[in-house]
Amino acid sequence: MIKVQEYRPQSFTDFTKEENVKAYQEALAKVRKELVGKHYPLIIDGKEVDTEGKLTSINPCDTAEVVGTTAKATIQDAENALQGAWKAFESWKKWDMDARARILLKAAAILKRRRLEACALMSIEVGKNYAEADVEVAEAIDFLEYYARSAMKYAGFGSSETTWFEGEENGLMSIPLGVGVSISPWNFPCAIFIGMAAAPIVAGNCVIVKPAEDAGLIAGFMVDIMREAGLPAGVLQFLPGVGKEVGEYLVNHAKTRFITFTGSRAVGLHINEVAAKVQPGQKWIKRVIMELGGKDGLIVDETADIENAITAATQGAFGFNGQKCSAMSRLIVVDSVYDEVVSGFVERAKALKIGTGEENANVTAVVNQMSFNKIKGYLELAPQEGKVLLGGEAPGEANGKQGYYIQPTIVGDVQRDSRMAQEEIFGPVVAVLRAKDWQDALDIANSTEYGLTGGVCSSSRERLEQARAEFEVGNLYFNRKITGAIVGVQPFGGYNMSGTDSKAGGPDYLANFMQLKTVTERW
Ligand SMILES: NC(=O)c1ccc[n+]([C@@H]2O[C@H](COP(=O)([O-])OP(=O)(O)OC[C@H]3O[C@@H](n4cnc5c(N)ncnc54)[C@H](O)[C@@H]3O)[C@@H](O)[C@H]2O)c1
Ligand SMILES: N[C@@H](CCC=O)C(=O)O
Repeated sequence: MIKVQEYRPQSFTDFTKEENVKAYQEALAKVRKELVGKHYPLIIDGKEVDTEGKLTSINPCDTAEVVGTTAKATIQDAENALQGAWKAFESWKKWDMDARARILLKAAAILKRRRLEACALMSIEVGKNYAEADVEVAEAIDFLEYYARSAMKYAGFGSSETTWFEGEENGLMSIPLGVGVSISPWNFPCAIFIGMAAAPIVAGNCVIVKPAEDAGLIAGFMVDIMREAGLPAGVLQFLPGVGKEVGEYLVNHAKTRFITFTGSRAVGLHINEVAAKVQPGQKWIKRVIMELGGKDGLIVDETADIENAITAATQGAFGFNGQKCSAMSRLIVVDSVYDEVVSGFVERAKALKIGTGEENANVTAVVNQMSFNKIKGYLELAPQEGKVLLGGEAPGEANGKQGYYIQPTIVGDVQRDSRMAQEEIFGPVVAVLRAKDWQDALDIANSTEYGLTGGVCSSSRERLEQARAEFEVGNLYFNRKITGAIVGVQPFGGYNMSGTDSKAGGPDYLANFMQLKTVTERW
């Protein structure tokens, strides 16, 4: 057992303090000098492998800027990564849990030292402002620290309770699954990327990590940290590439034991289907862990503290431009306070400043051209489905920089079954729905196929208790924003079409990557 203090989440940086802003700006300058323009190759069996094709990261807030490149894996690279990982598994699975956990703790220590660099790189690569980047790197450190400690409870024989039976020794062993693939999104390219790699690894598996195409640099940065922390060759194979090429190849492969995926519902459901088909030579049912999208709603009733509700709505809707699976994309307000809440929300959102991540703007550019075009489509739909109360334009420019800029947009009186109220937009666009009363508000909240996050602003104990039982979401928040789950504090993951509810950062998350063997010896 490693001697470590009890897990405590990282605290966040206070950017109202001038010295912290200055330190961030120095980190931006350092990253511009040392990391911008860098190329990250594949890492297969501990060796750097370069490819003819490349993936290019573009600064979404200034599309004239190339941030850097990564290699672009071929099918042959994916095959080599898979074969190599199975070889590495033969020794990695025999490592002590403690020894595996030490590597995560060492990686967390390195990341703590390089926290500001990781933040600055994300400001440039995906347009996170200071607080959003800071909270994400804190989450990445937390995942490493938390999973290292969680691993201890699975160490050795008898790691789970069994009942005593006279004349026998009985026990349960937790053993790793084998080799899997971890496919991650661009919106939390540091924390989710590393959490989805570290958890299976500490449990004794080997993993091929396939980062999102738009955020390969921060992924490469994190892989360097894992290598520096002492991860043996082949345990983590770094495979940037195109999802529907190398990702799909690995999902399909007979030798892939598990798939952990975080991303859109459409891609997730497709992967689920492909993974379910048994391939020639396949000896197992692939385990699939899915974290998908949301259409997350916040209810405000007539008993709520209205100012607090407006703060919760503004933070939940526009943090990182609404590009969070947890983002508040539906505000559901009881009729008697509708005008007051909505006018306050519009006023608050009007004050948000648009600009680059590096300038620490409140709202920055959305990630890429595809996302920009998709959101523009919803802006065109908005006047047909409701009243545009704020925004509604996609200027594609801010402070003289060309980028994927969308105005914070609020659309009032949207109907519950309309597209604006049902489809994940993944941008700074909120649908506001008017409810007759509390019960109607709860019915509206539950009227989607998703079930990720949700919230209620109310001072009625009875209603909060009803919501606790009946609001169909994996993460439910009362009288606060519905984003920003903290590792170990709010285990995260959704129901229904939002995923397999595997609860990243929760006490049982590692069990997703293990199988149990019951062993009985008759004396
Ligand atoms: N529930 C959660 O915890 C959570 C967290 C973050 C993001 N998300 C969701 O992720 C989405 C945004 O991320 P995105 O745009 O990167 O999602 P996406 O589905 O487009 O891509 C996710 C990953 O899948 C890969 N991919 C694409 N097609 C593939 C295929 N056919 N086979 C294998 N891999 C493939 C991509 O290359 C990428 O690495 C949103 O829907 C958001 O709600 C969910
Ligand atoms: N875990 C994050 C959301 C991750 C999805 O994008 C939150 O709680 O806001």
